[in-house]
Amino acid sequence: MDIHAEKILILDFGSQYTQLIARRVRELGVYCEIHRPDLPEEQIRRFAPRGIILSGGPASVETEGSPRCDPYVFQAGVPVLGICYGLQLLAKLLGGKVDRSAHREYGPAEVEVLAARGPFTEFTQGDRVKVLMSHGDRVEALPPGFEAIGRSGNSPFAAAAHTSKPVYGLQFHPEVVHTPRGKEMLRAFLFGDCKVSGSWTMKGFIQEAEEAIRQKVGEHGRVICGLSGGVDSSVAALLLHRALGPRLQCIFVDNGLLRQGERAQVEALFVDRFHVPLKTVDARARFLEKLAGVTDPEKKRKIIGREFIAVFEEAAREVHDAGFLAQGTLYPDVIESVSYKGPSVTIKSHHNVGGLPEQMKLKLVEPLRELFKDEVRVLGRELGLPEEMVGRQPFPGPGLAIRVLGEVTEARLELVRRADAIVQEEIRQAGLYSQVWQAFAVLLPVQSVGVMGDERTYESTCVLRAVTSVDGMTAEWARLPFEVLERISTRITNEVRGVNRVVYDISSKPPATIEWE
Ligand SMILES: Nc1ncnc2c1ncn2[C@@H]1O[C@H](COP(=O)(O)OP(=O)(O)OP(=O)(O)O)[C@@H](O)[C@H]1O
Ligand SMILES: O=c1[nH]c(=O)c2[nH+]cn([C@@H]3O[C@H](COP(=O)(O)O)[C@@H](O)[C@H]3O)c2[nH]1
Ligand SMILES: NC(=O)CC[C@H](N)C(=O)O
Ligand SMILES: [Mg+2]
Repeated sequence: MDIHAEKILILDFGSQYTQLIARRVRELGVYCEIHRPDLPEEQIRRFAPRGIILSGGPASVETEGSPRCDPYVFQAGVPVLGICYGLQLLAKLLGGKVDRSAHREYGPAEVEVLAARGPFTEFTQGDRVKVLMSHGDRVEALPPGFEAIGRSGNSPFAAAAHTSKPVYGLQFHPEVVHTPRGKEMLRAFLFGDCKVSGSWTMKGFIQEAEEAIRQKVGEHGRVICGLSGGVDSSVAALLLHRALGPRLQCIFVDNGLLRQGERAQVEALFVDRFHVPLKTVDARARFLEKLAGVTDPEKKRKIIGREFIAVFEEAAREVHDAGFLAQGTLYPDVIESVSYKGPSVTIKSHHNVGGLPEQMKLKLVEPLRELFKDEVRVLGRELGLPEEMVGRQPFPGPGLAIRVLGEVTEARLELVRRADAIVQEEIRQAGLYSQVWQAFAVLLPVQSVGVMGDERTYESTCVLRAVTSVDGMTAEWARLPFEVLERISTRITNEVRGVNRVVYDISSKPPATIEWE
């Protein structure tokens, strides 16, 4: 069966929550994609959606130039659900009235169900439902043929439905957890109106993806894949290996910026256990040489990015006839390029091995480009990737170089590597590993005075950084138990010669970032 047969189209008007809509839909077992708000009729036809969801957005439908959808959305004959801006747009385009009112609502609200149909099918008339509101504009009059099916103190049309067609609008956000029964509303829309079966699963995905990889690569094509031991590239490698066997060549770059035992772990798992063809390139010396004397964070990142590319190019040349490069690109990366987003500034140059394809004239294979991180984890489990790999905390491409502030030398890398190993061990020991987003050590270019065994010391300072986060975009410093902090501090000062002081970073993001560089 073609599991892509039942697709939901999400048009993104720029809401912070658009990705959440997609995740909720996927969680319900339905495949969906996010596209730009003004996707033209022809492309909508080609997509052949079973239903269309219009997201929220920061603009006001009353403002000149605010985003619109193709009118075909309402003529396609498929169910439509407008959320917030989506509802306002629907009202405006179909002949209702929207006002930039004094009725702003931001935060929790209660909606009374007036009619238990459409998204409220699983509710009862008179139910009072907790929802999250976040709007400044308000629908003042519904278009002809529509009626209110829910109201709140502030919005007489908090939920609206056409009287005979499956077209709905919600002023609140069903996709966020602050609308606890929001999933039931989306479920009713998807299964009741769009009549999907909910058969999008990772088992089905594996078969389809294997087939797609083989088609793309052809009968004899060969693929190289940068394997970092992180979740994304590990899962991509296993999937490619299933599809291609020995026609896949993985390349693991030991850049000298890895954590303790990382190289051995990756080799043991992929070579010994999964029998994946893997070539480890020992590039430690050349990375360190290029980094010598460099202290500026952005310079470090750029140097490392360039060196990765150089190493890769050389390795690729050695792989006879490799015509394809595999990357662990995920759906959030893809969305970045299709969404309706304003300009943003560069805080740090995040790098992976992007930029490679053009320069190497390799064609790209990106088997995970439709998946979210949590789906990649499910897929990893399905492919037999052990739990300790599936649940791994993210580790940045530039590695320990951006956790050694100041100059990166072999000696200083070794200090942070040993401190980091202690952090990893103690965080796991305390059962906290999966509760924190990341926990790691940072070495400062700061020395301070201490006393050890009655002797004066003048040694380095180590920072313990631990944060909780949902997606890495914002983060809070983790409230680690004092006993854990104490054990980590004692062990680092005792076991890592050269460190006499450990401090705990209590900054959130923003205003700080997770990494120190
Ligand atoms: N040491 C390395 N050797 C080879 N390729 C690497 C290395 N480090 C990074 N890469 C490549 O860069 C890509 C991006 O790295 P990134 O850290 O974003 O993803 P990941 O390591 O696969 O997963 P995670 O985000 O869970 O760490 C990887 O998918 C991999 O292809
Ligand atoms: O693959 C990566 N390449 C990079 O260059 C990079 N820089 C930061 N990170 C990770 O991204 C998340 C957010 O980090 P910051 O708050 O420090 O920007 C955190 O999870 C960081 O570990 C990187 N990941
Ligand atoms: N969250 C939204 O979609 C908000 C829609 C619109 N910008 C408003 O303020 O009413
Ligand atoms: Mg990584």
